[in-house]
Amino acid sequence: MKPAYPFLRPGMTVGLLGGSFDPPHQGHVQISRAALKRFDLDQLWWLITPGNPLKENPPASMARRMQAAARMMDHPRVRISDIEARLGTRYTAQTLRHLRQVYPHVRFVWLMGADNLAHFHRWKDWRDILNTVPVGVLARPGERISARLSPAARAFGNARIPASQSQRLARADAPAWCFLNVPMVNASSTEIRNRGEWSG
Ligand SMILES: Nc1ncnc2c1ncn2[C@@H]1O[C@H](COP(=O)(O)OP(=O)(O)OP(=O)(O)O)[C@@H](O)[C@H]1O
Ligand SMILES: O=C(O)c1ccc[n+]([C@@H]2O[C@H](COP(=O)([O-])O)[C@@H](O)[C@H]2O)c1
Repeated sequence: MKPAYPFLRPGMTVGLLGGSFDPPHQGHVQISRAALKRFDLDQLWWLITPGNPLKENPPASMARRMQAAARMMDHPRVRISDIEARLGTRYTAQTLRHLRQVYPHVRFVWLMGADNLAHFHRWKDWRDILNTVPVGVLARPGERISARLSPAARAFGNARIPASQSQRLARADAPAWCFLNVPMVNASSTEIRNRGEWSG
């Protein structure tokens, strides 16, 4: 499988929401809409991971998750991407290195829910990620406090941009991160799988 690189104008701001999307749900839709608006993004990509390196159980097939994502998120500025499977990258730091090489003049922003900030210090090269691209964090039910007190949030406390200035995140030099208290949606893939509404 070869990577297909969509055209991106130099200077564009592009949010990257990496995820298992196993399955995609309204929480993903809600944070994507909020991120587009509050971080002033030209585009947002859902990066469907071939498999989260920290999760033991393999997700449903790429094809199934890609199709479900395309059905769930139909928005002119959101692209559903399988580029990590095409590149053979699982680690975010590796994916970002690649994308920045291919698109040296695009302003990428890594996006994630608050639960991922809480565990961010377990990711490979997590300091490099924060030192390389701005990071936008979206509130998630039950995770706001643990995220704010997390090792990554503390280590990079000085690089935090207040939510009132979220519009400047994408054009800020790394390290820079911003925590947005968006209206929260209490949806999770685990819960949907446990209800038996999605089987791999
Ligand atoms: N309801 C939600 N509110 C805020 N962020 C969310 C929400 N659901 C998912 N996210 C974020 O979206 C990204 C992709 O999430 P993912 O596909 O793992 O969904 P999930 O519901 O967390 O799945 P699982 O329950 O299998 O861990 C992650 O950064 C995650 O933090
Ligand atoms: O690079 C890592 O070490 C790393 C560790 C855990 C998760 N990630 C990425 O974080 C994103 C969110 O994963 P998930 O399963 O919580 O949706 C997804 O793009 C994963 O590839 C990346």
